[in-house]
Amino acid sequence: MGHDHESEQQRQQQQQPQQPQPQPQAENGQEKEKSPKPEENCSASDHFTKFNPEKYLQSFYKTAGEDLAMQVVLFFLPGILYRLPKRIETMLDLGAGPTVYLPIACRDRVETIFTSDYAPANRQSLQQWCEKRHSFDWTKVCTWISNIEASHETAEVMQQKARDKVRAILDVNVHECPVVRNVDWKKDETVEVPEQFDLVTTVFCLEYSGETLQEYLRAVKGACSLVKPGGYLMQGGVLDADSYNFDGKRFRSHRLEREHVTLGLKEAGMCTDVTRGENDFRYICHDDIFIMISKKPETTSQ
Ligand SMILES: C[S@@+](CC[C@H](N)C(=O)[O-])C[C@H]1O[C@@H](n2cnc3c(N)ncnc32)[C@H](O)[C@@H]1O
Repeated sequence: MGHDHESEQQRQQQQQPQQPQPQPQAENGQEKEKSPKPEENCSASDHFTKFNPEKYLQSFYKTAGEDLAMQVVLFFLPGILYRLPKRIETMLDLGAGPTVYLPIACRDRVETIFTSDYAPANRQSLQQWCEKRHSFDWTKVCTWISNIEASHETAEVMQQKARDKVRAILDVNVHECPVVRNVDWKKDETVEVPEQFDLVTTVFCLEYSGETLQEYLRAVKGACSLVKPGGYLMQGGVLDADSYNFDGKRFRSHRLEREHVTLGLKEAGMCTDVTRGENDFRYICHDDIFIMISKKPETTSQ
């Protein structure tokens, strides 16, 4: 599994030197293949230059069942979105990577969609999808979403509905203020990018954007600064994991605990109290994968 929960101890055990294996020999007796390269250890900020969008999509989104974390998020997503208002004006997918499953899942509820990432390669990949020049096939993920929604739309229709609503691709860094650094791509010149959004979605991003609790809390603050008063944050993530790996690279992350999620939201002035209103705060967790919505109060100092 990619967004894995491997503990430090388990990983160290796996990284113990192995017995030398005989190398495959070519007919002329020369060494044919070198032994596999050791995994590259990457920092959270290495996402900027070392993240390969194609490899990421192939590793986690080729089939919707490729990765447990992904499965859990896709499974609970329609249910948690159902708790949001029926019509949402503006949405931002924050730290989308090269993925478009959130715009697709929100296509019927949201009027205008903005998407974003920190890594230039991911923003390029998003642009290719917006311009229908992408090579990755989202059919399996769309089918998974439509099955859970019990809708009969084809993958093509689902994607086109979402694509028609995407207005711009933003260059973001959740550790900077303001978080939005630039607008990379706009549907047309008339598009205006709001400073805050009615819904900010962010999945597998905030805990992966840094390696310490302090950085996680700053990232949550950054994400919540983009939510309008009265708007919502929809966050998904992984608890108790200190890294994830694909493409021969292991990206370090903050080992998130349930309490950190609440602390981050509280510090950012968001609702964390289930008793306040039916849909002001909802948290679903399965196998350490969580998905939640939290409302920003109408009057807030943030
Ligand atoms: C594991 S990927 C998740 C991508 C996608 N949201 C998904 O659900 O598959 C982590 C993403 O966080 C982004 N990221 C890392 N540091 C960031 C930062 N400082 N600000 C915003 N995004 C960041 C990376 O570029 C990468 O696309």
